[in-house]
Amino acid sequence: MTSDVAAPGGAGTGPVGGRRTVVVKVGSSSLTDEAGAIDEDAVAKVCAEIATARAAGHRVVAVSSGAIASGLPVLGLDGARPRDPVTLQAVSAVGQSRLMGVWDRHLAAHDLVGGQVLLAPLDFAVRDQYLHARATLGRLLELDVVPIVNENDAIADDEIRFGDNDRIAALVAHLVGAEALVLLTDTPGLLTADPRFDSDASLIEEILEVDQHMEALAGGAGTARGSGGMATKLAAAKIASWSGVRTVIAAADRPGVVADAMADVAGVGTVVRPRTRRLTARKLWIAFAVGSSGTVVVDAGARRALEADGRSLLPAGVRGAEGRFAPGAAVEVADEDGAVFAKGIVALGVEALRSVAGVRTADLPEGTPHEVIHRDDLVVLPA
Ligand SMILES: Nc1ncnc2c1ncn2[C@@H]1O[C@H](COP(=O)(O)OP(=O)(O)O)[C@@H](O)[C@H]1O
Ligand SMILES: N[C@@H](CCC(=O)OP(=O)(O)O)C(=O)O
Repeated sequence: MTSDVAAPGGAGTGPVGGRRTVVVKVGSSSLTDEAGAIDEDAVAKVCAEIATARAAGHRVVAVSSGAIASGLPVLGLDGARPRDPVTLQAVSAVGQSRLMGVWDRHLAAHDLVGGQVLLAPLDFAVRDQYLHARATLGRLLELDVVPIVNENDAIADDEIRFGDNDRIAALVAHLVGAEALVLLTDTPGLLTADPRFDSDASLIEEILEVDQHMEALAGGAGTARGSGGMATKLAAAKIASWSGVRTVIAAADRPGVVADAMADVAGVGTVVRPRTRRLTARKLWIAFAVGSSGTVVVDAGARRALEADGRSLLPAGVRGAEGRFAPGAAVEVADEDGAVFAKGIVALGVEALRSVAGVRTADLPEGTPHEVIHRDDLVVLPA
C-alpha cells in the first residue's frame, strides 16, 4: 500500500513556503450570544490571537460560522429563527457580508487583511474545482491575507451541503498543508460525556486514533445555534489525522488558545494526533471529499487482495453492484456480509460491471478494463 502514503514534508500542498500554517475554525456556539446575534468580543478575541500567530511567523486560515446569525437581526427575524432552509439561505446571503465586515474591522485593528472564501461540497468533490480552490487559498496566504472561509450557504443544495463547518475546516487544512487544525467551541474539548447530560464529564486530553469508542462519546450540537456537535468535530479530526494534520478541539474563550494549540501545550483541549502513514492528496480526496454513487460487492479473496496486498480490484472478485454509477464515479467496496471496507473510483458503469462480475481476466470481452478499480484509485478505510 505504499502508493497510499504521501511523500514526507507535508500533507496536500505541503507547508506553504516552509512556514507553519494553522486553520482556526470558530463555531456558531462561540461566535454568537444567547440571543443568537454575533458576539463582536468573540471575533475580536480570535483576531487578536490570529495576529499573535501571524507575528510569530505562522500563516492562518480562519473558518467562520455566523452568516445566518448575522443576517437574522437585519431582517427582524431574531425573535423566532425561521426553520425552512430557503429562508435560512436567504438570511445567510444578508448576513455573510455583514459577518465579513465584523472580521475585517477586527483584523484591521491588527493591520491584517481578510479575504472571503465560500466553499460548497462540490468544490472538494470535483477535482478541477478542488485544485482551483487550493491554488486560490495558496495565493491568498502568499499575499499575507487571512482567508476567512465559510460554507456557501446561500446557494448550497440542502441535500448535499455540509451544514457544519468542522469538516470544511478539516478539508481546508488538508488543502493548505496545515500543521494544525484548531476547532474552537463552547466546551474545553471532547469530554467523556455530553456535558448537558453529565455534569461530571471530564476532558479527554489526547486521542491517538478516532475509533468507534470515541465516536460513541460524541453527541450532537449543544445549542440550536451550533450544528453537528462533537460528532462532526471528531469526523473532522479523522480527516485531518489521515491528512497528517494534528487537531486541537478547545474552548474559544480560553486565553492564548491558538498559541497554546500551535505549541502543543498539554491540557489546551483535546488533541487528536496525526497518523504517521498519511494518505496522498488523491486518496484523501477519494476517501473523504467525494460522495459515493453505489457499492461494489466483492468476495473474501478480493477483500484480502485489496486490504492486505494493496492490489487492484479485478472483475473475477466482484459478486455484484448496487446503485447507479458511470465510469469515473466513486463507489464503496463491501464484502458479502455488507461490511464496507474501501472506497474507490470505478472504471466501469454499473451495468457493464454486473455483466463481467466473476469473469476471469483471460475471459473478459475485448475492450473491457482489466481493473474494476485500479490500486491508485482505491483507499482501504479505517476499521
Ligand atoms: N462528549 C462531548 N463533549 C463535549 N461536548 C459535547 C459532547 N457531546 C456533545 N457535545 C456538545 O457539543 C457542543 C459543541 O458543538 P456545537 O454546538 O456544534 O458547536 P460549534 O458551534 O462550536 O461547532 C457542546 O456545546 C456540547 O453540548
Ligand atoms: N455556515 C453557517 C453555520 C454552520 C454552523 O453552525 O456550523 P458550526 O459552527 O460548525 O456549528 C453560517 O455561517 O451561518
